[in-house]
Amino acid sequence: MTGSLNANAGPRIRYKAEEGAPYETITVDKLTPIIGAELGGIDLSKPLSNRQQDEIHRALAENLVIFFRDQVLTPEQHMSFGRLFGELHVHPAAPHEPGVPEMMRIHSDRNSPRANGEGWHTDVSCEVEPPMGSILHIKTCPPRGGDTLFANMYAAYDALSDRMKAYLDGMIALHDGEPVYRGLFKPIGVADKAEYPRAEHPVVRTHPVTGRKCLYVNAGFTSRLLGVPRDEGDAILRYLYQHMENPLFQCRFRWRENSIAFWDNRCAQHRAMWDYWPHTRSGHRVTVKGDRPF
Ligand SMILES: O=C(O)CCC(=O)C(=O)O
Ligand SMILES: [Fe+2]
Repeated sequence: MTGSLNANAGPRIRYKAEEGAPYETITVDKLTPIIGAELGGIDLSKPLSNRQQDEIHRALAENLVIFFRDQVLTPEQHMSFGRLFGELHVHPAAPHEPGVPEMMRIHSDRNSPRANGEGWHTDVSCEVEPPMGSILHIKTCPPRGGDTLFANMYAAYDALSDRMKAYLDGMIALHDGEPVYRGLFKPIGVADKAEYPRAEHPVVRTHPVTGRKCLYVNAGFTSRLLGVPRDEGDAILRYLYQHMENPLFQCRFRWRENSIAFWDNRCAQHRAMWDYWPHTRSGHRVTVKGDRPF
């Protein structure tokens, strides 16, 4: 190895991939100082060296969401990439490719009543063990629009007052899939299930890899705070949602065809822009299982 990845070292890092292998160049271009980085020099359709895998893990931990351009992947290659990070998750409600439940479909066109993920959320936080991350591959892009916003929940937590941090310490929130998913995919022919997941999670969680604390409530799934009066909990949640929407915590990604975004669902929220009607935007998401938040 001739260099290592350093947050402040600038975008170009060169290292020897593995003993006996030729030198490879991976580039890491940060979108903002605190969230988002585009990785270059990696072809995800090929088997990745151990070194490349390490750099991807490190870049994800450091930047919360990483992006790849010009990736042409088969469903099998997309899923193999996901499996490098853990077992694959099957979405409890969303449509998937026929016979391949791990390949979730993301699609909006002129006939769509809505797009996926239009409000701020973390994916499926209503599950007891929400996904660690999601890998979205967009294959068809509108000429303009359809960006995705990502927000850093470590930064949102760090920016709270010490009094608010003390108040939230040990607080538990209910996350409920029922009001989100019931009827949501009916217009595109997906039948409702008898019930949807629901779980209780700490309002502030500790990231299992970085050990850092982050804010873990989201407007999509968090329905209330437990152990405090309803009106008080609702007011606190409203404050936290407003607080986390500060653009200082965010990056905004502009897609091109065959771009990939891989976000860490434990410490980042995201929101998709539905601003491109009547154009089409579509792709697939592979999601990696996660652990119970603590
Ligand atoms: O389409 C997007 O950019 C994101 C949609 C979404 O929320 C997701 O795939 O989890
Ligand atoms: Fe999402």
